[in-house]
Amino acid sequence: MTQIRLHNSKTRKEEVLAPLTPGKVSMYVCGPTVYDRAHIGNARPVIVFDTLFRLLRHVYGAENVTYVRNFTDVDDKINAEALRRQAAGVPGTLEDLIRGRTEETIAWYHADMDALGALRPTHEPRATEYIGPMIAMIEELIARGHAYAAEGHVLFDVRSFAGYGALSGRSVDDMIAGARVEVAPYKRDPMDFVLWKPSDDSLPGWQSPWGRGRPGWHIECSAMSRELLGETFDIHGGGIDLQFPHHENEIAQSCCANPSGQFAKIWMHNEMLQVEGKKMSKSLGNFFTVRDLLEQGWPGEVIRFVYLQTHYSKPMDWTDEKARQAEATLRKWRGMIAGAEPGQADPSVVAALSQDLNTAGAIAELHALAGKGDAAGLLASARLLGLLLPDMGAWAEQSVDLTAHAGHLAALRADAMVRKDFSAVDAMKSALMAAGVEVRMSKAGVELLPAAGFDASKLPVLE
Ligand SMILES: Nc1ncnc2c1ncn2[C@@H]1O[C@H](COP(=O)(O)OP(=O)(O)OP(=O)(O)O)[C@@H](O)[C@H]1O
Ligand SMILES: [Zn+2]
Repeated sequence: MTQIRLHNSKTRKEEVLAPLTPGKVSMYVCGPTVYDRAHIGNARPVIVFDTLFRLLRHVYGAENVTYVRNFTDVDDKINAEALRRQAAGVPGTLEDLIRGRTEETIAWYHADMDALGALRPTHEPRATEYIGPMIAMIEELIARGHAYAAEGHVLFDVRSFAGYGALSGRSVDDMIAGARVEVAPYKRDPMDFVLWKPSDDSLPGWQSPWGRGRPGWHIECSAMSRELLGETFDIHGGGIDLQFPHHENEIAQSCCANPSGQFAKIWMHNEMLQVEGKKMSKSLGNFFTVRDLLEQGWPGEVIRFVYLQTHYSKPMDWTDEKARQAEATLRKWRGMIAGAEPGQADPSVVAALSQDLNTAGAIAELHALAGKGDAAGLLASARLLGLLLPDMGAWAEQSVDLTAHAGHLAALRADAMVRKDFSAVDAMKSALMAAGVEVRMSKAGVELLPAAGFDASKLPVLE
């Protein structure tokens, strides 16, 4: 069987994936808090772990891989959004508004991630459906002396877990110095974090041994992963921004509640999608959404290709230039594979992906297969990366023979130079650009390239 090597951010070493249950792999990835459209940074873990999911299914068989990605549908950001809408006069109870907003956001998320060629995970648990297991886990933590109740809250006692900080490689004291920890009268130590908090009547809440309240964010992942994957599972993923405190807290909760389990064996963190050197994030306001890109006319598989060109452990940025090149490559490949049946995924592509998900290396191998004219190999191998999928090629099927238009524009230009009147050239250029054509005019000639949003039906009609 193909050996898969992954960089484990917990041990800081590359390790051979050796599944807990031979022949079966389990993976948990922290999913979105559903209060707004996903921005293109949020799409990065989706594409990275979808590609790993595809590789695992290829190596172990689709039925032997369990991939869980949660929806955080109880969160103060969601409550704030619902309260804002209520204040703006949107009718309905707060509960209706919250439910409506999370349902709507989950539907958007599915549509946007489907458009990027991401498979739906095996399970997509919603936090609100696992409140019982969360309460049970909190009770276990209290019983084992790792948590305490105070003023309607339950807090995790960070000093009770010696392993705290191991994932991010920091000591508790360094963390206190560096982090914005919330000091509160009910905390024994400023680092202690919330497992449960009280809800007043205006907020969603569930009955619990500590009164009506709602869970903290971190306990959600610990409880849902245990319910669906057990006390120990193979891979845990998420963005590097979650490493501290979220993942550190997940480890503390899970290891203390399940002393005989190991929680996640391999931790994988994707680096950030950046804008001018800063993390794209909602709080910084420097974001645009996946839907924005799709509406600008970038096909989902072009977006996916751009992401896969950068290794998941490196920061990346989005540029239109990268997208244009990706589009040209995919258009060429789509032309090449027309009518071909997929053969076998090429061993060189499987090997690249098996080496810590080297997607850039895998793409280089795809270029090599295209160079050799191996359409069947290219098709099967590209599909392993979620590219050239059968239902994602409609954008490339439009006729792109622009020779007649290029010839016409060249003739108009020749005429304009004689007459010293370029208005007809400019009008033609504008019409082409409105159809999504990139116009390049130089002394050497006229070059027309289909670009983002290309729509053959909008091309100007030639007399
Ligand atoms: N700029 C980014 N690049 C890559 N991954 C990101 C980026 N921003 C968030 N993520 C990842 O997206 C996933 C969903 O995160 P979450 O829903 O918590 O985001 P958010 O808090 O709404 O976004 P933000 O961080 O912009 O406030 C997480 O795995 C997180 O690590
Ligand atoms: Zn999580």
